[in-house]
Amino acid sequence: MALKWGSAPAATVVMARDPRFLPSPKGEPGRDSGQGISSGIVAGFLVVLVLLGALTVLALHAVTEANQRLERIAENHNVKTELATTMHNALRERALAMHAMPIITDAFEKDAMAQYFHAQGVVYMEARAKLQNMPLSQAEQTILARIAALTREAQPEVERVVDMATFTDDSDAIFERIRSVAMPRQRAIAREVNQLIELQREQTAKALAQARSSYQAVRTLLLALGTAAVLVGLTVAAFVSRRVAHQAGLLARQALYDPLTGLANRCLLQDRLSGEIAQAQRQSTSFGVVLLDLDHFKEVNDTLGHEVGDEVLREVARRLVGTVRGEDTVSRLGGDEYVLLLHGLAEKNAQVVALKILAALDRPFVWQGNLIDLGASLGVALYPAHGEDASSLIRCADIAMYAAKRSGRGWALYSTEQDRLGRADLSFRSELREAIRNDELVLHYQPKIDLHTRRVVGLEALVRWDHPVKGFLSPDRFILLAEQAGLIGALTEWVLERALRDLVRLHHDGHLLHAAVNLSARSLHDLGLPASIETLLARAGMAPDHLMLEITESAVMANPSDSLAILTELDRMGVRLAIDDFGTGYSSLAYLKRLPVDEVKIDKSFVLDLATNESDAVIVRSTIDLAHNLGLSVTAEGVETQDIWDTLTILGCDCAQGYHMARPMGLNALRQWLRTSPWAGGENAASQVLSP
Ligand SMILES: Nc1nc2c(ncn2[C@@H]2O[C@@H]3COP(=O)(O)O[C@H]4[C@@H](O)[C@H](n5cnc6c(=O)[nH]c(N)nc65)O[C@@H]4COP(=O)(O)O[C@H]3[C@H]2O)c(=O)[nH]1
Repeated sequence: MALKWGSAPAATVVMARDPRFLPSPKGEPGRDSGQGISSGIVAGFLVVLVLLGALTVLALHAVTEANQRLERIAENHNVKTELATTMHNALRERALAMHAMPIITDAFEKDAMAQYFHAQGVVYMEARAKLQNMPLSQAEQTILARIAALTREAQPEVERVVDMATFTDDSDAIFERIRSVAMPRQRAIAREVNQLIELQREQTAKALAQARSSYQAVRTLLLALGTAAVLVGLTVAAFVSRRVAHQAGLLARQALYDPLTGLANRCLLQDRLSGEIAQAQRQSTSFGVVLLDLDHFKEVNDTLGHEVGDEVLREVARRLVGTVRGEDTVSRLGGDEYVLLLHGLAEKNAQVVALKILAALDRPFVWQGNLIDLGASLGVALYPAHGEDASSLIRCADIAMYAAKRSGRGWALYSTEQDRLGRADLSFRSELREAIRNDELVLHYQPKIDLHTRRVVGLEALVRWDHPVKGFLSPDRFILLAEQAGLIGALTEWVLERALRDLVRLHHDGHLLHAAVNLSARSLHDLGLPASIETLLARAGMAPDHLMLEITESAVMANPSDSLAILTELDRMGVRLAIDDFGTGYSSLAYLKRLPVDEVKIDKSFVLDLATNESDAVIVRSTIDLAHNLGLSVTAEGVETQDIWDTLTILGCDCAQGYHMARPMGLNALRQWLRTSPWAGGENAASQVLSP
């Protein structure tokens, strides 16, 4: 399968439009905006603090000033009013004394009244003098000047009346004088004094009005500043709350969406799954859960790097979103595992949808001009038939997915039979993983004999599993499982490492043989394989031409471009290559010409009946001829009898492997065999090799 970068613009649009698929912002959204928020808050509150500080200072200043002014005004006007009142009272007392004197007959009382009259004059003069010494307004000065003038005018008249009252008894004349001369003058002075008092009252009222208006101004200023502070505070609060809401949105997105693909993550999937279950339960409908896993993603990641791997995951996400309906949910659980919730899916539609999804992922996928070979397997579980809660549905979809992988069909609908097989598979898989780690695997070696010299020239390493319960297991029982479980890389590495170690030992024993190791189809996806083999060879100190790698033609055909690249690199390193099981596949012979192989191994199915089956003989003969024409050597597998040996010799085959010469055996048995077998030039050589 090949995917083209950016080849699904429609899907991209869907993801960008649908908030379910909006990708999260890259990087660390929390830190920068967090700093921005803090500085925004600090700056905002500093402004508010400065405003409030200025407000307080201004208010205090204004209030103090207004108070002082009021105090001054009140003090001045109180004193002036008091002095004017004193003057007014003194005038009144003098007038009363003036009126009393003519009617007092007792000389002593008259004299006392005259003294009282004069004393009130002193009081009046003193009050007037004090007033004149005070800071005076123009109006006050004018009034006081008028009072002084009137006083000067009235004084002699009043004095005369008092003298008349003191020295004569003509009260009528005295009263007449008082009424006509003295009192009008006294009243004129009193009017002026009253005017002075009235002026004080007016000035106090004016000062109060002024104070009131300056209070008003201060209040307006305070109100303006207060409003400004509140506005700044509100702006800061709005800014902060917007940023906090934005931040909360980001956190919610991180919590619910996969940052790489923008798809729903496990958490949101769980939520949607619960929602789907509730809805389907209410409406008595069904829906589907699809678990999808990319088949060769690990190889893409390992060989092309994580950036390419990430791009593949994003492209897969876009395609899935573009394939399913708007009401469906597409999520990524992590790695290359996707889960889709298909709203309202019924069993009869499962196949159509599964094939549609597989078809979407089957479109060409190109990276920098290279085809990337991916495959997907998906399992479908249905609500309520296969499970009524989220975890059962996911588990069933998972089991179905493994069944799909096993069957190679690409998709499977859950069944209880899969469950049983799946469980067994699951434990077998983890046992195999442990077996590789704990050296429970064993290598057997089958000698390869040169048909011309009749001597062993090489060995084929064949792996077995010494299972603690099931006993010795042949590779047919676990190689496919290792491939499906992603363990084939580890297994191949173990076999290569062990085979090279054993070969070093055999070389030390003097047997300069080559060892052949089988590579699985999956290994031909691993572009890093040549480098690992180079490392293993260097570690073992083994020349590359002592290692032969056997690959099947179907493995090569499954991924021609990567296989060719890997084989070319191995050939450049000097490692020998053989096409195994030749004849069983459907590769064109012309294609064989392009591969840098050294040898063809004819499958035993053509060899076992070679001596008796004419058509097998024709196939073997043509294969030998063709291989020789291409400059390749030929090994026949499954040589069980002397007749087959003889026929192969006649047909010009180069090497043979089979039970007739030796069965696969463990290292110790092999060393013994190499010491004793005639095929190895051992002790029994003469008798056995010559015998027909
Ligand atoms: N009937 C008959 N059979 C004969 C005769 N001579 C050899 N054989 C069997 O033929 C198989 C030859 O290996 P293969 O074609 O590479 O086929 C191998 C190979 O494809 C795979 N295999 C074995 N070891 C490994 C390994 O380390 N890695 C990988 N990827 N595959 C392996 O498992 C397959 C089976 O291996 P084995 O069970 O060991 O089976 C071996 C061997 O025991 C004979 O005269 N008659």
